[in-house]
Amino acid sequence: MCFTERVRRAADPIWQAYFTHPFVTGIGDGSLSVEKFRFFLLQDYLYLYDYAKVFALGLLKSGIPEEMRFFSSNVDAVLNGEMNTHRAYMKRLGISDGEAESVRMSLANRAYTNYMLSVGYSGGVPEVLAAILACSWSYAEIGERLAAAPGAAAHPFYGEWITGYAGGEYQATNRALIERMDAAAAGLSPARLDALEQVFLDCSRFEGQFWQMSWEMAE
Ligand SMILES: Cc1ncc(CN)c(N)n1
Repeated sequence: MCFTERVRRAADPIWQAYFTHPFVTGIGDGSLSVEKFRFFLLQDYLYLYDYAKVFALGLLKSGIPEEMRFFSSNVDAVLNGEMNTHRAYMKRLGISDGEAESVRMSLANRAYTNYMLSVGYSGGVPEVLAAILACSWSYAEIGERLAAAPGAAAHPFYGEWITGYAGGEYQATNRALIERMDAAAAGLSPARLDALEQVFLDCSRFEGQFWQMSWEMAE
């Protein structure tokens, strides 16, 4: 079993709770209030700036030119790809860039991003990848599942969010990350693999907390 299969399996009970979380199902059936989505969007916008920095730490820690380009293109994919969807929603909701950037990061959001950044600062390329993976992969699965429900991707408000994560570009970027994680894990000691699995599980739990925080609009 490859490393990503192993950790995905270990995290499955945590991930199953995403798929039935009222925030996620509410995006899927269109019942989520715009007020809750707005809260999530603004917190996620701040989250993504730090998430991009974790990729940048991968670039910093790597000495392999091809790997450095991989991390660099992911920084770009977050700042100028995924965040474009956020900016499009901000426009629809009448939120300016300045307004979004002056929002205070919630406690759960800060705990999650500080954790990822600290793993990235103290570890090497495998740790950076393990810290990023649950984030990227769980949204790829959520996007795919939501898009499979009839009419969900065509919803006038939430459709754009669903198609962003279910779309070919996001899915391909995520698959490349999974492959990169498996390549980085190959040949590592059992103790280091166990520690990487723990990072993946911790981030999976933080993902669950992020959905709950958004549902409760907890600052
Ligand atoms: C909290 C969170 N986790 C994951 C993703 C998907 N990159 C996101 N935008 N936000």
